[in-house]
Amino acid sequence: MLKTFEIKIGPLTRRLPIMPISDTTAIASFVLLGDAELTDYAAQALAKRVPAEFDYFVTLESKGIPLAQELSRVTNHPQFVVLRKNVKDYMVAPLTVPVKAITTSAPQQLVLDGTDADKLVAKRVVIVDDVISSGGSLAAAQALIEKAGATVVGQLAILAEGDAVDRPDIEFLAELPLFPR
Ligand SMILES: O=P(O)(O)OC[C@H]1O[C@H](OP(=O)(O)OP(=O)(O)O)[C@H](O)[C@@H]1O
Repeated sequence: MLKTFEIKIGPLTRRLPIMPISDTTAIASFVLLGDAELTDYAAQALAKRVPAEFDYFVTLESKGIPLAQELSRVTNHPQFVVLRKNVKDYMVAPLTVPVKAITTSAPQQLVLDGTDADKLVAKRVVIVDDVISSGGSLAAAQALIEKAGATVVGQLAILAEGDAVDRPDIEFLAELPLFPR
């Protein structure tokens, strides 16, 4: 039978399947997509921790997208920016950086459409994602945002996983351990 880990996020409880990701390590798989109740709760809770002044939320494809949308709505920010994992033909002069996340062994890239990069010039940005673990995704997002000429003024996630729980530079709602395999 699949092992699971129960996590409490405010008043909500979720049972996460524990999945191996390497010879030595397993993670509790947290998939925000489709969980409207948790997305709504997390956006309300994180909205209380955003800096007083900023211009845009920036999130990463894919699981951060519903959270950034709801956070933008509750904080009255009509637009946000999504960093993608692939270059699309409709993009204009996309900026790319390599990215390595704990969930994905294959090399990936993070992409900022040049149209969105133009919006970010000299703006204050809050990065939002569902989980921060190794910090690889966050570092790649920071690099793209700085390439665009914006300043990161806040970093939010629902969960901090593993060593990320000790990071003083992120705001999060709950901690997620890593597991031995
Ligand atoms: O701190 P890190 O080790 O970089 O891990 C965190 C990242 O991993 C997950 O995304 P994933 O790469 O699984 O992509 P997905 O949202 O498209 O499924 C999560 O949504 C974060 O973006």
